[in-house]
Amino acid sequence: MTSQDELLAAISWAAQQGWTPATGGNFSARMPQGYLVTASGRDKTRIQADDLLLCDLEGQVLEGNGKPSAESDLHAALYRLDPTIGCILHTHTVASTVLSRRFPEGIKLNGFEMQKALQGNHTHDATVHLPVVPNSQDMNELADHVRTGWPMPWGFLVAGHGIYAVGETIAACRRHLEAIEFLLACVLEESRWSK
Ligand SMILES: CSC[C@@H](O)[C@@H](O)C(=O)COP(=O)(O)O
Ligand SMILES: [Zn+2]
Repeated sequence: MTSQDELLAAISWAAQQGWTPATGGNFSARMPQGYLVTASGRDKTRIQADDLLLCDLEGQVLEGNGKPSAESDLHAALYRLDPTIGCILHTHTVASTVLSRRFPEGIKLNGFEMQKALQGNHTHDATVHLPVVPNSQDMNELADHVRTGWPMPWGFLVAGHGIYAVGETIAACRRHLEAIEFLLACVLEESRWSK
């Protein structure tokens, strides 16, 4: 499978989970020339090859039609920041939106077996910190927030916005995204216990 096909499959999968409401979310994979990224405003449940644009690492479009994602410059900044990142998957989910507003200082996870799906974790018996950065419509400002907290090997949440999962490969990034979403759903569910 080509990287383009693997990225399209990852986008369709995320959309099928209901994680890209109202055209929310953007997705990219590193390529030899830069990165392949979703065009802005596309319905991710109907994503096709011509919804992807090839950009260089400065975010300039090399190939494709339409406007790159409004957050394409954040993807570019991440690929420049960390050469080990091969894929970035960004979704808008209820759990990530709500919990990143509730815990702007970050979310602590402890005791979940699923923590082991996050690169570098080998036990449930450890505390994992999921960073939250403040939201901004200015991608330079958002990238500055991210640089301040780096390294964040599985990604981060943007407050009131969603998840940015990263990974060395598209498969690792998918695993990180699914694990983060699962863990956040657990934290949200547990928050009902004390009511
Ligand atoms: C539909 S609101 C979401 C957008 O503001 C943005 O955060 C987003 O994720 C999608 O923007 P896009 O330009 O389509 O990549
Ligand atoms: Zn978004």
